Amino acid sequence: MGKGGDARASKGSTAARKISWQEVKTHASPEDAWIIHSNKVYDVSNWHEHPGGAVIFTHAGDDMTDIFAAFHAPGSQSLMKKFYIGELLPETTGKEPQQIAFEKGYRDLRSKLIMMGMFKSNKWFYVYKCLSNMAIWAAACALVFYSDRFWVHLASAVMLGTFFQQSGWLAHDFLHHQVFTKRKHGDLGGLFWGNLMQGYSVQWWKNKHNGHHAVPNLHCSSAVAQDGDPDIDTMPLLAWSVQQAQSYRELQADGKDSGLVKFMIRNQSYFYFPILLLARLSWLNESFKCAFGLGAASENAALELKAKGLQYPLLEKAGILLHYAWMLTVSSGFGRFSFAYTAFYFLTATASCGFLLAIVFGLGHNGMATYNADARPDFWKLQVTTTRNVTGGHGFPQAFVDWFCGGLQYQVDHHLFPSLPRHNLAKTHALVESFCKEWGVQYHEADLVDGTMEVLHHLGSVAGEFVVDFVRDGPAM
Ligand code: HEM
Repeated sequence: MGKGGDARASKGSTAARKISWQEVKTHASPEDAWIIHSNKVYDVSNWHEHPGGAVIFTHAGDDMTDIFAAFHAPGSQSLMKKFYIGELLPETTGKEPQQIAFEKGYRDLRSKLIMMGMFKSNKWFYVYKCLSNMAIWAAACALVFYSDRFWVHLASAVMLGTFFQQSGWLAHDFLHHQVFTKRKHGDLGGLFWGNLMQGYSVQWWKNKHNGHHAVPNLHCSSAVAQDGDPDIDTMPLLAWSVQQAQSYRELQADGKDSGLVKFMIRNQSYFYFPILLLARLSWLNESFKCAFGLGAASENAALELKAKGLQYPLLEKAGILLHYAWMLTVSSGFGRFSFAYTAFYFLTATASCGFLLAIVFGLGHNGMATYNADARPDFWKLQVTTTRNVTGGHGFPQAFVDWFCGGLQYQVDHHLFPSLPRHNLAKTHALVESFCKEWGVQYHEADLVDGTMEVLHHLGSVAGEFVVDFVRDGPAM
């Protein structure tokens, strides 16, 4: 629990303590965490019981006003009182009047969207999305059940991979609380589409995904810190910046890159697609470990699990076990297939899903700006400049892109307003884009092909810089 208790004890007896921005910045670790909301300072040191988990510490020593608004249900603010320790001296932030007006502008835009009813979901939209996705599942199962042809089974496995991808977007909607205002209902939707249908763990996903939302494309403040974007933490397989490769090197006992790291990163643009095919295997593994207490994907997640345990221990485990039960029933052709054929079907569905999900994740952020912790811009610029929207083009109609990307074609708008239902993102997009234009913030979009080429070029250019970096250290492979 934070040291806010001391301030609470003195409440009413003394005037509020005045705190400078510089002082807040010195309290920037989970053990010593001060955060600012609307010019008030809160001490949340060691508050591992935070219902949203360890993500709170990504804003230790910083202003959380906008990320708080993005994540929380109305009413959560009342819990902040007990952590209150004083008032920020606004003049110590060094913000120009232009920056203050900009921040007010995007907060007003949020209020405008609330007034327009943009945060209200259309339940029929989600009924349609859920039923149409279950129809893909039923069709994939029926193809295996009624046919003995290899090509039909192959088509079924790819359909199942597509079903997993679409289930991913639905779990994402429910767990960002786009569908229901009641948090528990959203979580139950997430457990259905995440654990039961996809074999993922809600808690694993929340820890990783909310962390990503809080600080997209932000490097950790040091090689050992856990306060950066977990989605760009892909070493030793892929480096999204040279700094990331350098941090990984610092963590090695001999302080050097291994032959494997040199080989992988030098050739990373060629490995990108094969790695996407394997992505789902890694997510299944991390989810299983998280749900069954066999380990965590990061130290940060481990600490969170130790402090809070699983939020839904039984449902998480039951969901994953039932997932493997139905998935193996289908993969084995309802008991007709050999072991090798079963493995082939399972791996084809798994690889298709990995590819279809991860290609959209890559489009969302990879190759966009990355920031060092000490140069983190304000909430709006961080979210917009690290993110790419996806449009129709190169023969892919917008309607296909809308379905394929499951709302994440409006990744920029989604990052600014994660709990805004996906069916309202198109309208929001127009307002966000014109706000960015008005304030000179770069807003980027590309189609599926151009965006993927941008990702590959970026990987290639980081590989080039990395080679220059490691030749100083020894001969290249
Ligand atoms: C003193 C500061 C904070 C307090 C008192 C607080 C309180 C809460 C409460 C009561 C909830 C559960 C209800 C809800 O979902 O709205 C919650 C959830 C959450 N919080 Fe916080 N929070 C604080 C700061 C933060 C910060 C700085 C972040 C992000 C950087 C954050 C991220 C989250 C997330 C992602 C959830 C939702 C988790 C889920 O959907 O299950 N919180 N917080």
